[in-house]
Amino acid sequence: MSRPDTPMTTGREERAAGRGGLEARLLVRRGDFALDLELTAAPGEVVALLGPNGAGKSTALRALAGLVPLADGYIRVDGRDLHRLPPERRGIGMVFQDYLLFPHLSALENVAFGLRCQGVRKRETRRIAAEWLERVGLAEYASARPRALSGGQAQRVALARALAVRPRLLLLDEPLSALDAHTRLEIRSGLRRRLAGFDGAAVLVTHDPLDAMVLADRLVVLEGGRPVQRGRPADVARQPRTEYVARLVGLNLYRGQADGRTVRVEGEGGARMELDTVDHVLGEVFLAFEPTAVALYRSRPEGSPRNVWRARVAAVERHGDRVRVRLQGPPLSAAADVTPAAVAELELTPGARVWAALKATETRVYPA
Ligand SMILES: Nc1ncnc2c1ncn2[C@@H]1O[C@H](COP(=O)(O)OP(=O)(O)OP(=O)(O)O)[C@@H](O)[C@H]1O
Repeated sequence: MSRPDTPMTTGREERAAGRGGLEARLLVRRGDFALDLELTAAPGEVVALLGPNGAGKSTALRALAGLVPLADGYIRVDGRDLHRLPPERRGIGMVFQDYLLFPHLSALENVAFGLRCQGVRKRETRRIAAEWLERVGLAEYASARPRALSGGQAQRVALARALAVRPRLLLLDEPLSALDAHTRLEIRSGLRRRLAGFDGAAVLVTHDPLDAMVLADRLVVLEGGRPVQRGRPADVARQPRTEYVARLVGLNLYRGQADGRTVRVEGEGGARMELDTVDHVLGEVFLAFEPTAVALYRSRPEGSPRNVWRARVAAVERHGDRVRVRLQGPPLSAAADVTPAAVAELELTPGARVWAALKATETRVYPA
């Protein structure tokens, strides 16, 4: 599948152009890997870099922070060129995956540390640090050492430390990945609230789509060092443009040629299949549908107008309170979500042959 990069600009992004916030073009080489990314974030905007392992997300963040050099490009924050400055002079706040708190310093001293580095007087640093701890709801933990803090508390100390220096750019590298699933839910919404109160630009790196959807105003999906899709989270989720994004948001995705209400999609092993749709589109398109839109049968379903094809069951996996059945083509591979009762009734085990049906009204078609 080709990987078009289709920018969908938001008003905020346009306002960012030349007028504050982050404007960057990052060209970085690391061995055989090359990153080539244009990135903007308006003041007050949270942009998430999302992508599979090795896509270059951390490299991009490290380049912004000045921890890896640019082969070419620029980094501007509020119109100020940063790319030739050493990390400590960039005025950037960073929250790392494992928070990197100093174990021998109290929560308060950890938050005060960055301010001290900026030359703020000791007494003043303690006052500001205490204020920040209060803001993240940890006033009573001021004298606690990091090892006495829970993962969520440590994350809030790290965030307070990053924000206390009043950065104009905040970088967050997988800020929730050190937390267990339950804590994560709670901390995620807390982080969202705190980010909403930050008036600088923020760039967040994650490979968790939920973090990206909840925390970011805009997504940039990276694959192989290049942006493959940009847009508001809801738009990216509704209209994925690569297999990776489609899988993340749990959609079946195909590329095809539309001819009015029919799309001829490229299926398995060069197989082609015509699917009826309701959107009137012509030319190169993407066609997507939800796994819940696929109905499975033992014998060919009769009656209502639908798309019907025969497929082999490749895998059967638990998926929340439903069961996800992976269908293998030719002609078409797809994921279908069915009830546990249907799995038993249809004897859906790997290798079984079934009929799949999809209503035209359940498909989404959009230009490629
Ligand atoms: N210190 C290094 N020296 C050389 N190559 C590196 C170095 N660090 C990372 N790379 C390479 O750069 C590429 C991008 O890695 P990066 O860590 O930026 O990806 P990522 O999207 O953050 O992935 P992950 O989600 O696994 O952290 C990879 O191919 C990796 O092998």
